Amino acid sequence: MKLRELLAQVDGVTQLPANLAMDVEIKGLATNSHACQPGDLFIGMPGTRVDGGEFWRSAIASGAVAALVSEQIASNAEADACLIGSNNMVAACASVAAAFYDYPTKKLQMVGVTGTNGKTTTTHLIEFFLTQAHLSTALMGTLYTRWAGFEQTAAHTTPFAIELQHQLAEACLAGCKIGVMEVSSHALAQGRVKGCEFDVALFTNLTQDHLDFHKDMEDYFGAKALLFSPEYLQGKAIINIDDAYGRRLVAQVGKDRTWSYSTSDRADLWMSELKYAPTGVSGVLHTPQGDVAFQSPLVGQYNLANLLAAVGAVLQLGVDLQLIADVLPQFPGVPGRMERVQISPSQDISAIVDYAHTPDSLENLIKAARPFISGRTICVFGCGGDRDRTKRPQMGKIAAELADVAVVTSDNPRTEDPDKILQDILAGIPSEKEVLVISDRAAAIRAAIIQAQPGDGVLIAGKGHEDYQILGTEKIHFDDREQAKVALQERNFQN
Ligand SMILES: CC(=O)N[C@H]1[C@@H](OP(=O)(O)OP(=O)(O)OC[C@H]2O[C@@H](n3ccc(=O)[nH]c3=O)[C@H](O)[C@@H]2O)O[C@H](CO)[C@@H](O)[C@@H]1O[C@H](C)C(=O)N[C@@H](C)C(=O)N[C@H](CCC(=O)O)C(=O)O
Ligand SMILES: Nc1ncnc2c1ncn2[C@@H]1O[C@H](COP(=O)(O)OP(=O)(O)OP(=O)(O)O)[C@@H](O)[C@H]1O
Ligand SMILES: N[C@H](CCC[C@H](N)C(=O)O)C(=O)O
Ligand SMILES: [Mg+2]
Repeated sequence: MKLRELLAQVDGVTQLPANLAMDVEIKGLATNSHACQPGDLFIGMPGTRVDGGEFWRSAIASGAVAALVSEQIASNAEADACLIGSNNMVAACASVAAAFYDYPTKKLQMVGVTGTNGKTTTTHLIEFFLTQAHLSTALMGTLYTRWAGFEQTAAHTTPFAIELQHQLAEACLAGCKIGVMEVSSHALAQGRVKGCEFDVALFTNLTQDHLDFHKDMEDYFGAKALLFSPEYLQGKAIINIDDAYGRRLVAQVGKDRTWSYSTSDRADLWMSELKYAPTGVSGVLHTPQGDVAFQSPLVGQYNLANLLAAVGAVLQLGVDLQLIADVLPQFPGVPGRMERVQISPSQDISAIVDYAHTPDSLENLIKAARPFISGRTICVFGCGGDRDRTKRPQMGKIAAELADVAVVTSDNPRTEDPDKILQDILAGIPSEKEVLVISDRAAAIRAAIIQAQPGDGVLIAGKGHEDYQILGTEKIHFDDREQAKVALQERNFQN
């Protein structure tokens, strides 16, 4: 695409040097100066540490034909530099990305899922139902971007604008008809999804997390609510009204544009005749398109909410209700979400790896698992470094109160002192409660499993699918499931 054609579609360009070769062909887009290829347009994004625009010289040296940078950087540079200035880099970057990749979200039917917990689980359920209904679907979220024949591990829950539009365009080329994506509050606040149109937007819940990034809960809610504004949502909202923020959102969006769901009351989507078993939940699903008996392999009250949300989304996209009920028993689950680690059929303790890393999800996990554990519930958990510190004592309190044995350990300490994080967690635990504190995560998992008695359940929370641990700025290989297996083998050997 020629630079002239591209810029004609871009918002927020305020400075264009007279000498710029407008007929030059733009071959690609890059926001990282180091990743620039010959023929690229470099987009220098202001970040929290640096203004990426500062790196325009290195981008041009790598072959970029021009650079889109903040007005300030453009006006301070030499007059003959090929710098395009913008007074709104977020809008400019997003509109360049959408235009360059020819507006993929206009070609796909798009579902956006936001909320503190349940996004990954709900998007996987939606992907499963759509695929079973033979609707080719692209999934984007915390774990990966994938569609039939393609899978790439994700660096962020929601990619930045260029990667996002690029991947959606590739999904279109691969024949996908529907895009299902997790939309994080960071992405909404940073405008990563600007230029995307959603046919269905879904709100799971809002509880404490990310108060390192968002000023307060109101600010966090405001970011999530953006997805439901006319800028993004063209179709229906699907909203959890068991959540107080969800009820506020319905009032903002309007009842006529919303399908509500609830696991505790009547709503547009709700359930009755629920029967809980260790293998899942059965009952009757009530929807605006009729009622159907269901059998879900997912345990935990919160997974009923995720199921209602997913059913609402796929009904909106035309999937048949009976088909949903027919295929649901085969849902394979989500990696690292209530994932059982079993090394032999005769294993006499249960070991479960889960991604609970917020106060609400930790509480949900322990409450959901407890009825199926005949012995003690042993919970191994920690809190990530360089992230919301205020959730640490809350998670400590929850684990100490709800588990029989709490083992406090490290999650991803990142650049923080791991012992300082443990102290923050312990600050929430009443002094009379006894907890085990083992900073080394492998040793903590081992200790929990070795001390478990027949019938006990070991819940290993916080890292789920992650196959790494971030220590300082280094990422090492680490997988809770592998560590649990090693410890289970050692326990077998000892017994
Ligand atoms: C808070 C946040 O989102 N930060 C993101 C942001 O970092 P930053 O603002 O510090 O960037 P920076 O280092 O100042 O660089 C600014 C720009 O200069 C460019 N640059 C920089 C150096 C250079 O030599 N050349 C160059 O071009 C960079 O590519 C960047 O575009 O831009 C970086 C590059 O684009 C991101 O990798 C980084 O994500 C960090 C790693 C992160 O951890 N983000 C998390 C919190 C996040 O986004 N999480 C949500 C999920 C949350 C949930 O669970 O709900 C997500 O969607 O994943
Ligand atoms: N609807 C829900 N309500 C509350 N807790 C939930 C819900 N669904 C899942 N959880 C808990 O939260 C954890 C994370 O779930 P999931 O990965 O689906 O959420 P997410 O919103 O994608 O999280 P993230 O923002 O970190 O990617 C699960 O492992 C489980 O313990
Ligand atoms: N999406 C979450 C992931 C947290 C996972 C946990 N293991 C941690 O490192 O804190 C975040 O960026 O806060
Ligand atoms: Mg997720």
